[in-house]
Amino acid sequence: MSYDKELAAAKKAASLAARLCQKVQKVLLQSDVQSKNNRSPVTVADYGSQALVSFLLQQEFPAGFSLIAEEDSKDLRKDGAQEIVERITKLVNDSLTSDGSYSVTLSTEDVLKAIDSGKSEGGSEGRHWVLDPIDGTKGFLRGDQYAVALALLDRGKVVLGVLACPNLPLTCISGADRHSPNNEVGCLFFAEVGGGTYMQPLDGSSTVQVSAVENPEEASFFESYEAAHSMHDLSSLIAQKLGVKAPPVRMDSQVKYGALSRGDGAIYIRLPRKGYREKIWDHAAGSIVVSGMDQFHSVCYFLSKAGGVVTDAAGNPLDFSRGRYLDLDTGIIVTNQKLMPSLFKAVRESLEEKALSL
Ligand SMILES: Nc1ncnc2c1ncn2[C@@H]1O[C@H](COP(=O)(O)O)[C@@H](OP(=O)(O)O)[C@H]1O
Ligand SMILES: [Mg+2]
Ligand SMILES: [Mg+2]
Ligand SMILES: [Mg+2]
Repeated sequence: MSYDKELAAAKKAASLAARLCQKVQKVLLQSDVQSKNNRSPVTVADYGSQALVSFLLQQEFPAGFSLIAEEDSKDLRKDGAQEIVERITKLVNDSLTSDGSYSVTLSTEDVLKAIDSGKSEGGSEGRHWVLDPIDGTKGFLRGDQYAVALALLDRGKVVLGVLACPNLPLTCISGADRHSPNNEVGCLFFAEVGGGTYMQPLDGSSTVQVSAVENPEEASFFESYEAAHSMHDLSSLIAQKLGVKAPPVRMDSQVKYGALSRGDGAIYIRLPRKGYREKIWDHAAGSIVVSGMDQFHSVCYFLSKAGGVVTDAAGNPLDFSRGRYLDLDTGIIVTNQKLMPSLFKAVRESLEEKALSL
């Protein structure tokens, strides 16, 4: 089955949302940032991006529309939030009209409703869109990496994914290429089941050159920038066992999956502390971008790679069919098929050693 129409809509929605985020990141106001009840940050750009993508997808695919997304409007409906809701509404309307193809004006209530469409519970039946309106909000606030991450589930499987990464350089960020004179940024990764992974410039203007990492064993590990999101000491033990010498590249969000899919690095390890439950929107788009990497395409280069693999720390594929959470064993490991056996062994050994030392 082809999902071309859905992919085209997803690319358009994620690109427009990324533009909205870029605009906010340039002139971030203190009042733009709020704290959720789990104490994590959320900004007008997270809300704006979610409203925009939700509205656009619903326009295109009204029948049986279902969206699983990170944010909701609860805090925005509280007393004193009117001003921030108006700011979000203006951002959404400006983004819609800037594109030229939409002449609608949303009310504040329309925007709140669009945000709340993201409450679906998902599951193994039917189709569900999965959205992280800004993945890596902390990176976004630091002026670093973040992504708008959008995927489609069909009967519990990820069938397409789009990662809009406004701050990722178009050229490879690993090894000798890291100081490339070309500092253009903004990448759009997309993948459809069975169709390979593609990357194009987010603004659609220039051409891209992708460089292949020759020795994946020497390529860096990717890790979360935020130390609390993964056990970095365990990752360094794993790296040691594999003989990896390069220091880890710490980066926020699913940009790590995108960068890995084009060969900027070969390994991404995410081992959160016990008790943390991963959400599907933090991995759905990234996982299909990586699994499609056996056929990686950019606008001017074609690279054939060892296929990408994403599993939990027990070696099981990620199961997106169980609702809003991923129930997995210990953590997530991402690499290519060639490296997977040795990486898996190093992960198991390191986890056992860690358990013994506790
Ligand atoms: N203690 C924790 N352990 C693991 N992941 C966490 C975490 N706290 C937050 N996160 C998730 O980590 C995501 C960012 O990923 P990364 O660690 O790769 O940068 C956050 O996404 P949001 O920024 O969308 O909230 C959030 O969902
Ligand atoms: Mg968040
Ligand atoms: Mg996220
Ligand atoms: Mg988010």
